This record gives sequence, structure tokens and C-alpha cells, in this order.
Amino acid sequence: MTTDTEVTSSPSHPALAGAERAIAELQETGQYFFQRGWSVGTSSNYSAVLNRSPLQLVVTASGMDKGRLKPNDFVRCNYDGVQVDTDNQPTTDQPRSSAETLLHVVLARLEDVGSVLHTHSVWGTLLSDHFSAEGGFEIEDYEMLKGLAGVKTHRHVESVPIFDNTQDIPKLAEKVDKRLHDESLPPIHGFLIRNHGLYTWGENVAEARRHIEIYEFLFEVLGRKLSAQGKLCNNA
Ligand SMILES: CSC[C@@H](O)[C@@H](O)C(=O)COP(=O)(O)O
Ligand SMILES: [Zn+2]
Repeated sequence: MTTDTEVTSSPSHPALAGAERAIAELQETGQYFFQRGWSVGTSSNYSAVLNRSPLQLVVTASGMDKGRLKPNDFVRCNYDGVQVDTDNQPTTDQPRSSAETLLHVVLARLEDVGSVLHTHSVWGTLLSDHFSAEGGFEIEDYEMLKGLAGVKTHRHVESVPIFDNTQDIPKLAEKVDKRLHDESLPPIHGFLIRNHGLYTWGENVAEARRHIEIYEFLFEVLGRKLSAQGKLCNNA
């Protein structure tokens, strides 16, 4: 039994306390996403920003069961995606970080991004196959769009870019980075990778998680609608 003044296993450094909290939130998110069928078979990866300058984030280690993440299934990375220790020094003394770490890094570099979440849902995968990778698609006229940060009306038109899938993650990260900074295109809250999955982000884990819920809801609505019309993935 503990008392108010007794501190058990609490980290002495504030950054460590932040890491513990972020890891606990991401563990819980993984359990929830696994149960929803959005992060099965070790798919998905999650991150949270621990420190902005210099940038340090905690990312899921590669190949872990996202429904049963343990505190040691997370690693720290810096601005370049290099694995670092608590003092921001490069280290190899951790499991290998997610194969898609660089995608987290390009998003986490944006000032208002505190967490990045990636899921592999059935509906997201089907839509990424249905729509052409060049143009992506738009979602409009749904009340649930208001769950995306800053969106005030169902009249909002949200662009969902689709990037071709590849195992060349540095190249994909470069393309994503370019899209994020292209001011001639509408701002986005997330994107799909073709036949692969969804990336979205938020100012913290709670907001990124809400964005996953909103996208997955809207993808299912669009997917079911197209399917009922006999159109889904019937592009011949
Ligand atoms: C079912 S494997 C899926 C992976 O290839 C990848 O896309 C993924 O989301 C998880 O990779 P990871 O390296 O564990 O972060
Ligand atoms: Zn993936």
C-alpha cells in the first residue's frame, strides 16, 4: 500500500515521466486499435513527441504485437530517425525501431504534431485500392468530418492523398514531406498508402487517436456505400 508522500517507481527526471506517460497512452491505444481490427498481425506503428528541441520521439519497436505492447517495445529516435538514449546520444542498445520510423519523423517535425498513429484497416485498404494513387479522393458532407482538428462544418472538403506503397521508406518519407509543405494543395489531416494503411497525427495522442477513429468511420461509410452500389474496386 502507498501513501500520498510515498513515491514508488516514479522516474526522477521529468523527461522520463513524460516518456512513461506517452508509452502508457500508446500501449492503451494499441490494445484498443487491435480490438477494433485496425492493428492486427503486428501491423501499425505509433509515436509520441517527448521533446521538441532537440526533437525526440518515442516510437514502437519493429514487429511487435500492437495489442500487447510492453514498455520495452518502444524506442527513442531523434530528428533524423536515429535511435538515441535519454541524453539524445545515438545508441544501439534498444530493439530496432519501426521500419516506418522516417514517416513518423517527417510528421513529428511539424510544430503542432505531438503524436503520429498508423493503422491497417480493411476499409482503408479497400479504398486505397479503389481510388487512383495519383489523385487520391475527397470526403465531404459528413458531420463526422468535424472530428478533425479545426473543421467546423460538415461542408468541409477533406482531401485524402494516396501514396503508392513501397519498401523504400526514405523515398516515401520524402514524398510525404513534399506534400505536407506544398502550399498550393489543401492542408490534410492524414493520408493513405496504397494497399497498406492510414497515417494521421494530432497535437497529442488523444487527438491523433480521435483522427484515426474519424477516418476509419468515414472510410467504412464510403466503402460500404460504394460496395452497396456495386462499385467498390470495380474500376474495369
Ligand atoms: C504485417 S507487417 C506490416 C509492416 O510491414 C508495416 O507496414 C507496419 O505497419 C508495421 O511495421 P513495424 O516495423 O512493426 O512498425
Ligand atoms: Zn504499415
